Amino acid sequence: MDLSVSSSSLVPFSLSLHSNAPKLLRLSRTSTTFFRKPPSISRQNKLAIITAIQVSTQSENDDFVLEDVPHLTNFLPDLPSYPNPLNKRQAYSIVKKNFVSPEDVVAQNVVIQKESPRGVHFRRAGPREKVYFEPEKVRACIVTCGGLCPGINTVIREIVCGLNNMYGVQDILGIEGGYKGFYSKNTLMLTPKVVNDIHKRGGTFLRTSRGGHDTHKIVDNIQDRGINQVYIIGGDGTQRGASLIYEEMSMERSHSLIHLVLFYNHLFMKEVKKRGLKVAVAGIPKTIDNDIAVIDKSFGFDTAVEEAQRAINAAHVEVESVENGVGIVKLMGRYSGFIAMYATQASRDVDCCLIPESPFYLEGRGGLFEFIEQRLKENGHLVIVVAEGAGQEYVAAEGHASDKKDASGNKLLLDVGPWLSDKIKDHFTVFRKMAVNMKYIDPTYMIRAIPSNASDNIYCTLLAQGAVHGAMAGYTGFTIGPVNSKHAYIPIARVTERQKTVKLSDRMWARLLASTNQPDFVASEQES
Ligand SMILES: Nc1ncnc2c1ncn2[C@@H]1O[C@H](COP(=O)(O)OP(=O)(O)O)[C@@H](O)[C@H]1O
Ligand SMILES: O=P(O)(O)OC[C@H]1O[C@](O)(COP(=O)(O)O)[C@@H](O)[C@@H]1O
Ligand SMILES: [Mg+2]
Repeated sequence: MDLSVSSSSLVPFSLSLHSNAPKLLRLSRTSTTFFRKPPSISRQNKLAIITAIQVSTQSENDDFVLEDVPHLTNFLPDLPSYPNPLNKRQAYSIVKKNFVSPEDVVAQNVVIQKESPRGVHFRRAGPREKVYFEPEKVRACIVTCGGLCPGINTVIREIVCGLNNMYGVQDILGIEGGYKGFYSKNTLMLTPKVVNDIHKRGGTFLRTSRGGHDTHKIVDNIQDRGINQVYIIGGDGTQRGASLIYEEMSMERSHSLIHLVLFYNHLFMKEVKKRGLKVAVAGIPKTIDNDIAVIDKSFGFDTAVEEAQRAINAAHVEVESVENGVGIVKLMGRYSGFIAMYATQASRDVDCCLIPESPFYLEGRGGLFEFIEQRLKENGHLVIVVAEGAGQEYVAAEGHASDKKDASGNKLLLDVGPWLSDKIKDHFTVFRKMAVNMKYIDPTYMIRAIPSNASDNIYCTLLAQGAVHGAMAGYTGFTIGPVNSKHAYIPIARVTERQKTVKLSDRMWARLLASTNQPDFVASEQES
């Protein structure tokens, strides 16, 4: 590909500086060098070149991809910018490199082979030289949605303190009770003083809810209240909602919808224009299940794994002290068994870990019953950790099936814990004539209702500050999160397109199998 185009020939593209978002920029290895090198070309033209390359080379075998996030100037090209007030902050004045370069990107794959493509990259998070908001004109709001998770209060606190202390923003509203809170008249005024101590408490200071997302009503409300920065803390469902809010705010041509309207039996085509508002929408991913794609790990996860140790330890102490003790600890994890897997690995007292991703079976050769009997013979006791989403098909098959959903549309799970305890008890007493001492512990809500630990607190601070920097810099429709330990701005749609699950072919699951020595139910089933 020839990249020796003169910068002047690219001027017509310069208006599309931030256009076509979320955009996919594909650059070949030569173009990457070009991307970094010529200092004589202005930033605007450099980005114009990138846009030009995007237009001309998407179908080629390119190897550098920037999955960029939208910017307010995509649909408001004349938006003025201002020098970042952090320049004047004492704390930042001693930082060697105050601002993140617009060319800094974070690689999604850090382990690559010499000849392999460079792959997908995201924009690095952090403060930018120019901001698109004057602090005294910012009216921000924060909302928390979905289930609880340790650290939500720390994120709220650090958004408020970050906006206030770093940028001098004074007008920050707390929307209470999740998305529904947008329809209510009342909001909370959030100041550093109001949120000073909240990180020491579990839960969410702003309260939360499931269901009730109405994009139009929410955006109407944001518009009516004169809010221009929206910080949305929540899981995959919340981020989907955030994406719809962003789309309604923006005015991308690709987002204009043609609606078919049936009116007195005539079909009309109606183009629905989006609003083109100067409102930055920032998502902060929250989930105890750690099932959000792209990011390394969600906040509060480490705290939850640590808290799960207490339950596992209790189960172990109990079963160790009795004859034929069988401990079962049920942990959260709807579709992803990360908490169960990490809690098992951390504990070393767990004999078997059951997760939704790895089907298991009870009877026959290589089954769970055989394994339990063997461990009882060897050690006199055992501990099983079961993720709530595991074995759902078995519980359902026994006539407990239900299609019930929560208010957000998430399938309500059947309770695998008591089902598994009963099955084990029945099998050993009735069929094996062997009394087992069953100790069943369900700490599911306990592990997510606690305050975050020290490392999660730091993580929450980085997320909150990164979100504030991104919104102040005019980015919108993004989710912030660590990618290979570097915080990045990720297009919201990218984190909601699929749920992250435990990959059975990854080394982490193999490590677990190697440490518990539990049956690999798949292999055993095939052998028998
Ligand atoms: N596909 C979706 N589109 C719009 N809003 C959604 C969607 N899925 C969930 N939401 C909203 O996001 C909020 C939280 O979703 P939920 O699935 O309960 O939790 P989480 O965000 O933790 O996954 C709810 O208010 C729900 O209505
Ligand atoms: O009982 P609740 O509050 O609806 O939540 C239960 C569910 O919430 C979770 O903790 C996480 O769900 P979200 O991340 O979607 O909020 C699941 O592990 C669990 O199944
Ligand atoms: Mg969810």
